[in-house]
Amino acid sequence: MESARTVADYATLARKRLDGRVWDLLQGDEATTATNLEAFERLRLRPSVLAGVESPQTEVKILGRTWTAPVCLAPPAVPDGVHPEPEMSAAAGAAAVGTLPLVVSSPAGRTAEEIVERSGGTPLWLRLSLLRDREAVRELMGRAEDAGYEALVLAADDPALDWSAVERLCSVSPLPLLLMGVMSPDDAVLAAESGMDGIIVSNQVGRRLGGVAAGVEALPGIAAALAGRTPVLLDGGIRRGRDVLAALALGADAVLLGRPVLHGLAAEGAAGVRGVLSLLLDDLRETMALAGVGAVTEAAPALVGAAPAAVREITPAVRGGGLTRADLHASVADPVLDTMNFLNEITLRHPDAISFAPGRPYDGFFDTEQIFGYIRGYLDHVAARGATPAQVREEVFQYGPAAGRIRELIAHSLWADEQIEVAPGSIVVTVGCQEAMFLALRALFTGPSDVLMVSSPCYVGITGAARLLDIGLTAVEEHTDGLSVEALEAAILAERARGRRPKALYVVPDHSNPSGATMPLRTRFELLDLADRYDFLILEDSPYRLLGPGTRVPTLKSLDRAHRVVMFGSYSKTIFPGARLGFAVADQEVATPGGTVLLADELAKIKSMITVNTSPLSQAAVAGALLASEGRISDLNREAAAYYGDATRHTLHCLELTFPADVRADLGLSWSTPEGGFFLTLTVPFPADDAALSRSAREHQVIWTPMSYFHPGGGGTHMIRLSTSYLTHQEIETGITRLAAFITSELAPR
Ligand SMILES: Cc1cc2nc3c(=O)[nH]c(=O)nc-3n(C[C@H](O)[C@H](O)[C@H](O)COP(=O)(O)O)c2cc1C
Repeated sequence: MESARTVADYATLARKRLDGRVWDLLQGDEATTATNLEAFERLRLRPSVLAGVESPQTEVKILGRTWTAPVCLAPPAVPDGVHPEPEMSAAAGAAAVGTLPLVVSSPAGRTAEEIVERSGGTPLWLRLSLLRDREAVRELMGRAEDAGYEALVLAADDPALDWSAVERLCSVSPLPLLLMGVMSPDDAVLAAESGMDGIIVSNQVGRRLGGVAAGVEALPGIAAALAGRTPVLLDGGIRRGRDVLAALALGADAVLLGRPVLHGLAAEGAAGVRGVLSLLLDDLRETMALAGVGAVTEAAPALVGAAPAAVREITPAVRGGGLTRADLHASVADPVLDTMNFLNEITLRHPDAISFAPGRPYDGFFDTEQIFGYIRGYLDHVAARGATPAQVREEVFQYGPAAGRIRELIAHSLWADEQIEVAPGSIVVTVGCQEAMFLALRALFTGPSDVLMVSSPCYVGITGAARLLDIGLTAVEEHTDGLSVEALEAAILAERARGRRPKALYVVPDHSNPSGATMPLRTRFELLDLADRYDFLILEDSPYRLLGPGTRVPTLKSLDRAHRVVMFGSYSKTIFPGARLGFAVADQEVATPGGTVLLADELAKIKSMITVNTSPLSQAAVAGALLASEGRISDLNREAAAYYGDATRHTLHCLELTFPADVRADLGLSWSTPEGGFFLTLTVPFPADDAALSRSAREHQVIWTPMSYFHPGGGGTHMIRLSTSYLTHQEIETGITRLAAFITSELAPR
């Protein structure tokens, strides 16, 4: 038998031994693992010299129990074909090395009691899911205690449940409870406040979000926020002694080991697990001795240095400051801010792939000369209204009012296109619709009890903006025809019962991104009525509205008699995205000590401290386009809307030809048939996660967006979003052929 000299050698042995498909299952989600490994790779130790450390101490005491080393075996659900009795063999392997706990996952075919009987004295913890059935969980807890488990690990993998459920469990748990899957300092503090006895920092639990941070990146902030209140364990990416030591230095009390244990099991059963653990502990001791760390409890943050990537990329003139992620606002480590990066990376890595990912307008209708024509048209209009040459010049060369220069034209266009009657003074011109969202959220949300309701799936721009501002979200599931008012009402009542105040609802009523759904007229009336009854504002965002065919359902704003709707507008899809021009309509009255003002006035004040004013040059270009179409953007977009409709129909046609009804029924495949907009969604019979996307790009040269990115409360795991807007027929045909090959290969046994 080949012998392993490092932990990594066991991976090689396991790979040789296992069937390819089992190996793939065992490796699990490649993207998050790569993130963890890369994060450790970037860390550098700064050893102390001449520290006189001969035999470093690895013992730690956690939850009252002394462990031989700060290492615990993680609870992977072991794929069939790896080992017939994985828990027993892992426990035996661990026992041969010392006292190292094993977290037992809910195994198939073995009871929790059987595992204890045959665990050889290894301390066992039991992993639970946050099930809705409270009685079942309580019963399992009782059985775990009776059987001799020493602690329970609750995996934060059921996004539908909340902190009140956690609190209830803590109050009834007979054993110490640890929450696994924590990735933010706020959640760690909430967990401790809910009564958790320990935290496991991990990006490995539950659904895989694209661009998720590494556990070790989240660790320092979490450890600082908890300040020793509960033990903190780190999970994910531990492969070497120096990884363990770095994790301890950054605030962990111990680490969990997942895949290496599986590799040991697959390679040599219990002996393999023993081998993996002994090699890791030897390596830890050697690293400690070389780094001058006498005991694991002495590992301090100063031991870990800066990331080499940063050192390589940043010139000496700007290096320094010693910042870590923990010094920055927690949102920068939030996966939602990274979703676009992951897609961009994939796109750059596979330049020949056909991408159904970006929501880009079709380039074919743009003409460089248009820009000059638009600006000229606007300046002529200003001159025709009596401006002197100096005033005309000022229109584009100088700063302008915070609320914008072209509000009258926008107000006119809203009337011409949508019969929305608003005064120019209730409009704020913004840098894209994104700034309008940010201004409204900043103005309306005053404290931690205010919550923003969003539909799920939901556009990531709003969830990202809410995250930047520390605004809590409540996600309400969408149905085929959009948001359900009943579900929304239930969510409002639930939030109120928790002492929180639903302050506003963000909604994309027409050809929604990403679902493509359009809200029927009746629902719009019901929604306005609900907003009145429960006293919340509706944030209406409709960037795709004028790109749909046929008659349009009236906007919420045009039906808004009680000033419940703040409307966001965007010219990105209808005029051109390079202008970065959007606006907010906020005609709500705000009582102030000096008299009544409009919400728009307050938004403009906030804007003056963010972007000062929207580029006058961009405003001039968009104004020129509005003037050229006499305010009717729908006219301006007639050709584009037809093009997008045609692209959607062609995509549906290609899907239909490739997967006729009987074939797709057999496969468990289905898709939406949107009436307009840029997007359609496909439901597939396999997890459409980052790993699947990587395979699709690498092996089939086709890119799409995992729908899970758009589900703030979890979900969409088996759905993909296809954007068809900017592709030619030929590209759509090739793209769908490639997509079909990808789907077929995902379904084929490996
Ligand atoms: C094949 C496989 C299945 C897993 N299944 C689960 C699971 O069902 N529940 C869970 O909490 N963690 C699961 N995990 C995650 C592990 O518990 C652990 O968090 C992860 O393996 C640690 O990262 P590492 O492998 O880089 O050490 C699984 C991991 C793998 C590799």
